[in-house]
Amino acid sequence: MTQEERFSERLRAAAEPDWTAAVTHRFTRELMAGTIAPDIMARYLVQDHRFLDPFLMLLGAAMATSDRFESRLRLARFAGLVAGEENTYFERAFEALGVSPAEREATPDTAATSGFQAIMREAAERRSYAAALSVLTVAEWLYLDWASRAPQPLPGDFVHREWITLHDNPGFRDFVAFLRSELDRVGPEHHALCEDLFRRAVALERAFFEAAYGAEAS
Ligand SMILES: Cc1ncc(CO)c(N)n1
Repeated sequence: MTQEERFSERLRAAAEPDWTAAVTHRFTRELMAGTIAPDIMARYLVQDHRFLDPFLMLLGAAMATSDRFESRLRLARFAGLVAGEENTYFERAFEALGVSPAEREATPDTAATSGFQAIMREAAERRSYAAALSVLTVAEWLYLDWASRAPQPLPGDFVHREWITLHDNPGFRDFVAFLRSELDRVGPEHHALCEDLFRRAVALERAFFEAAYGAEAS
């Protein structure tokens, strides 16, 4: 099988032009250049922290429905990272950006945040490994794709640098490779379900970056 024939690659290609628009979005370019306005970064992170809870739910659903012990172990190890290192990044970043708990609470969800939470719940509630993998693969592969485009040297501010290195490091690359190979293995039998969830998740990733610039009604 060539790279182009892989099921995951066919899903990615079917999700154009949203995929490329997301991975080359102004948000990722300004983040990687270290020039992003602090209020835009803060607005993004307030929303993205709300992504973690349903994301863990979705990882749990993938863990519960996987047909292999080896896969469950990998998903469980990754859940540990998200619940640990990634969650403390948010806490340190909010502190550095001067975002108070009161300000976070007073900020409503954007439509992109609600949409993402809903699709993660939807995929989790199907109790289908293929469904859970479709949304997980978008969330992790799309982030690896933009983060791996970062020019060297990385920005000096940890708020920018760590958001890049969390999504481009050897362990994360391996995890994305694992998700893709699992989706290639179990997805083709559920082609329509996977393609629908994958495309909608990619559109939401794009909308999520747009929302940081206020380009939507929230
Ligand atoms: C919206 C969104 N998608 C993907 C990731 C990567 O897990 C994230 N942190 N936020």
